[in-house]
Amino acid sequence: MVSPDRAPQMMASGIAADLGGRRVLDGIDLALEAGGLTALVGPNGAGKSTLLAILAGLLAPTAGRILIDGQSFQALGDRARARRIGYLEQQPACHWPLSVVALARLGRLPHRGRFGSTDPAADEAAVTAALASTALTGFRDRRVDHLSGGERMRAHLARVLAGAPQVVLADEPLAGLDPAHQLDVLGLLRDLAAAGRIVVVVMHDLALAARFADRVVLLAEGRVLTDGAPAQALDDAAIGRAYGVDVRRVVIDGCNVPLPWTRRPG
Ligand SMILES: Nc1ncnc2c1ncn2[C@@H]1O[C@H](COP(=O)(O)OP(=O)(O)OP(=O)(O)O)[C@@H](O)[C@H]1O
Repeated sequence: MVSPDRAPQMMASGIAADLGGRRVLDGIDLALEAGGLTALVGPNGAGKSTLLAILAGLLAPTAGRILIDGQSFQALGDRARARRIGYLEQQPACHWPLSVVALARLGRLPHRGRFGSTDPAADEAAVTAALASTALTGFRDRRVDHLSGGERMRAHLARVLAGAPQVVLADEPLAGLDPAHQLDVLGLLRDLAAAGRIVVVVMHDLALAARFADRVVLLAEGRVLTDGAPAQALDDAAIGRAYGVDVRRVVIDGCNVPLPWTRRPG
């Protein structure tokens, strides 16, 4: 796995977002460091996707600012931002009958010069590596719109990885994946983080968050409720308050895994 030239840093401070006349995020402060996988969890409607889109520079916050390596998105410019930040949207769609390899090649667009590719061999090597790491080498020439939901998700992840971004922001990349591919994708994202990238993954499965994440940010009603190592951020009180459920716990290989067990009354 190729490491970025130097470890990126992202700082979000005082982030607020109003959508549809309602405040859906408020007072979000996050310092994101390379080297560990961050799981962004929280109930439906908590604001996870909104926050991820803001971190990606695709949605302007109502208040607050984001700095990447000390630079604002405006100072960085769209192309440099797209090279640095790979964003996998929730339920990604592909509206053209593209092949898997053609979709993955789109991930190289931010690296192109004004007159096309500046290094076609490097582009193809990055695309080939991205297809291999998402277990899609054998699917290269298949049409994306003919893939299963899980295969399609991996194809979009390959597009993101082909861009070799320093920051990977993935919104529910496990949706529709079978257990084996969930483990593969989380293992891959964790390796990317360990190789010196910032990796933030929106996910709903608290057991997988506890198992794979180095840090968990729990959002509830547009605010950060807890932020820390999985065992602290996902303690019984926090899970109860955020989701209204009680958990049971099992410890497996030293990992304390919360299992949502009963819904709290009311
Ligand atoms: N374009 C929009 N206009 C109005 N309200 C919006 C818009 N986008 C999101 N919202 C609202 O903002 C809140 C946060 O939405 P968001 O998609 O960020 O939540 P989420 O935590 O990702 O939820 P989920 O787990 O269901 O995907 C929700 O109440 C949602 O209805």
